[in-house]
Amino acid sequence: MKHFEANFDGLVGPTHNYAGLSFGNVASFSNADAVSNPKQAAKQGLAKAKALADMGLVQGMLAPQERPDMACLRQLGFSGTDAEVLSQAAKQAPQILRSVASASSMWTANAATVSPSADTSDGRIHFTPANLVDKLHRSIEAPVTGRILKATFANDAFFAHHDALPHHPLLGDEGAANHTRLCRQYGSAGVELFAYGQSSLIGSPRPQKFPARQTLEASQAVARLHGLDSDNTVFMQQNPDVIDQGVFHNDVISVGNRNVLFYHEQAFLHTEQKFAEIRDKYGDGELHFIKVPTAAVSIKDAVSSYLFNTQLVSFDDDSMAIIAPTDCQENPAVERYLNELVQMGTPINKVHFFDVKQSMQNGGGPACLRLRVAMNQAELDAVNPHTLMNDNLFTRLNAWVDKHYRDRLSEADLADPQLLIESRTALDELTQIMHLGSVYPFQR
Ligand SMILES: NCCC[C@H](NC(=O)CCC(=O)O)C(=O)O
Repeated sequence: MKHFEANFDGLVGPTHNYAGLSFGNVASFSNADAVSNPKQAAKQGLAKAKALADMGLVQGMLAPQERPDMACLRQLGFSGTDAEVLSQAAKQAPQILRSVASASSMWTANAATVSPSADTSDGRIHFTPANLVDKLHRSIEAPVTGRILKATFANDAFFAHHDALPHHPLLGDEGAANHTRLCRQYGSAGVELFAYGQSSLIGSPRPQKFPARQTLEASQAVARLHGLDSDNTVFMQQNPDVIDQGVFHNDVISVGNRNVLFYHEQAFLHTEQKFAEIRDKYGDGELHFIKVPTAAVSIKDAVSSYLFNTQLVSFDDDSMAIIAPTDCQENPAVERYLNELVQMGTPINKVHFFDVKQSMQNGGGPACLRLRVAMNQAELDAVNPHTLMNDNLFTRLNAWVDKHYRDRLSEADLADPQLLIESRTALDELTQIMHLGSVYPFQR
């Protein structure tokens, strides 16, 4: 049976804005208070997803969340009509309002960790939504993320859905952004690589300035839940020094696909020892560790261009392409490196650039915008077909964005009760387009 990797991109929500919510994420902090363009953001994301579908790759979309999260504001003691709740929050707790209004669920690399059926003990694809406890605005995503995943992968025979891990800093989990999988073919058992930022329990080194969002204990729990074999699982610590330079997720410093791990020289701790473990667990077959030296690309350039927050995608002839943000073209060192990379004789022989600047300004590149699900044809046939990208869905979603989205959003707009009404109207229609059922709190 045919196997492939499907990418499920997050549809950017109607409240996409720049609120400076992510301490440790350089782009989020430096663009705080900039004016956003939700319409353009959603269209940039759709254009990338459609381009990948047009390359022959399997591409789906995941619906955004209901924002502002009114249920959360009410849970925090704001009361009255929706308009009153919003205006009280804007006056008394503007930082909380910014948090509950974020469209951050667009970065579906943080939606969940996914293990394909070839790796799991029960032969199903396993999903664990990330608890994202390190940031308030993200910690409220998990329950609705779980519902959206269940409505998208709605078949118990093929898909197993777990709850997010307990919301405690010891179990901080940021999902697939700290997880990659190396394999010969998508359908054969692979080595699942979990990159963590810290472990309080074993007392690992930790960053001094910025938070390490993913813990070893969370990664171990996800591996257990998914029924992964320890012979096919490697836990590796990310270098805390690079977290302090703005590498808040591992997918800002490395990306893996099939038999390739593309990484920065400074990405990990104990690199040689861990790579030996990966080689050993991988077994026979060629494995490419493509190291980018600091002399070629500094951490600063990697963080500002998102060279590693790229998608590495495979085609039927086993060649690979890099899906990169246009920001990589604008950085001379990175552009030079990419020109050399495609000539190096590794499986990567092409680069495609996409303008996802609306997302980049909040620290999300092409790889943040997608959740990877390796699957076979029978599993794909069990996916909700209305979430899969094709000409029809692309046209419908673009028309839907044109109808409902604003092209300008600043902090003052977040308390506008009309924005809430517009968002709910849009999402209500979206659940019909994508056949999701009542996934949103306002629909229940
Ligand atoms: N994988 C990329 C995630 C980017 C995301 N940015 C944000 O949430 C920024 C939101 C703001 O600042 O408005 C984060 O840091 O988790």
